[in-house]
Amino acid sequence: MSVNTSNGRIAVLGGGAWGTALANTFAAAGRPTLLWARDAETVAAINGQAANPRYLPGIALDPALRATTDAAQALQGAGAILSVVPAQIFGSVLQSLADHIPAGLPIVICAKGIERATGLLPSAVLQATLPDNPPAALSGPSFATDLARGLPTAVTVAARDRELAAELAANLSTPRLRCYSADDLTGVEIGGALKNVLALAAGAAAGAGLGASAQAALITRGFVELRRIGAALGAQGETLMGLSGLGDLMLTCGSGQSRNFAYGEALGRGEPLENRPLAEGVATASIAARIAREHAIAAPIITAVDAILKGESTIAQTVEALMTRPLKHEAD
Ligand SMILES: NC(=O)C1=CN([C@@H]2O[C@H](COP(=O)(O)OP(=O)(O)OC[C@H]3O[C@@H](n4cnc5c(N)ncnc54)[C@H](OP(=O)(O)O)[C@@H]3O)[C@@H](O)[C@H]2O)C=CC1
Ligand SMILES: O=C(CO)COP(=O)(O)O
Repeated sequence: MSVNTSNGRIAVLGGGAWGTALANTFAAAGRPTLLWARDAETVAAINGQAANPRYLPGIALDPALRATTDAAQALQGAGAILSVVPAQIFGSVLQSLADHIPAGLPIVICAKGIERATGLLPSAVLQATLPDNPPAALSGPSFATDLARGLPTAVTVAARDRELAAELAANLSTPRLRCYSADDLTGVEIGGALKNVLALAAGAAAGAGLGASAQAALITRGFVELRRIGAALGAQGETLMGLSGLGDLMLTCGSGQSRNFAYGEALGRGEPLENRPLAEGVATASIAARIAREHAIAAPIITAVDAILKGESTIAQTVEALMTRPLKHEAD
């Protein structure tokens, strides 16, 4: 599989925080880049003011970055495609753009989630929709605001074909975005999806004032659950110890800059949860809990996050239940 992102234009699908930050880093590095967003105001602001005030307020973008509402224009002649729309609508966006996507070109999925309705990872959604476009994923500890400000960031770019992964990683790396390559696509996707659920748990603990010790315990034991689910779905343990696993867990479970952590914090404080920024972990929690149940995997923290989000349990009840579970050997 050959791609020509070093020569061809990069098409970035999605004009939110992460799509804009990624497109901006490519444009700033001198790569021809065209961002597709459905929102005309976003496109006008990027082209006219080098800004995306809705999703990256106060951040100056590179004047070389171009955006369009015309998907055909963005995709025609593209050498690389990055999809940066949320996981739950990735399939429907793909379907709507299918006629414009060049056959055979890999699609680098940047969403972090599992499709709630089907339990499919985004790569499987892509394969079901456009079987001729090989899936790849870009994931790791990377706040959009950090990258958009030009701060150094490292991620993993995964594809099942090792050479394709290396080629994509080389072509998407910039002086500000260091891309490692990996062939464990499943592991990279699962790491990114499940850390969001654990960031909700860590945020809820912080919001409820449970203390730093409880937060560290939740993250550590939650990571055990992430690795169990990963193993059941075919992820390699080493991948989950990497950037798109432990690395992203450290970032999002320890910072209010994370929208998932902030959502959990609001939940823990009993604040209203309507009209908040995207928190992918909310949708992923329920499907992750279901996957754990179906595979008979012990995942009490992920299951508890799902139950709290559904209003089936309170944080106080959850703490009581987790603390009084039968004692066990830590490594079992
Ligand atoms: N923000 C971050 O720091 C990072 C985010 N990610 C992941 O990237 C993915 C996207 O996140 P992010 O950019 O932050 O999310 P945002 O909420 O900032 O933006 C979402 C974007 O998706 C667009 N969108 C939503 N529905 C549709 C649709 N049906 N058709 C076309 N476009 C649509 C929105 O358009 P509109 O404005 O018109 O609604 C918006 O441009 C998520 O999976 C997230 O986990 C990964 C790493 C870092
Ligand atoms: O995935 C992210 C950082 O790696 C962004 O996390 P949030 O979606 O929780 O803000």
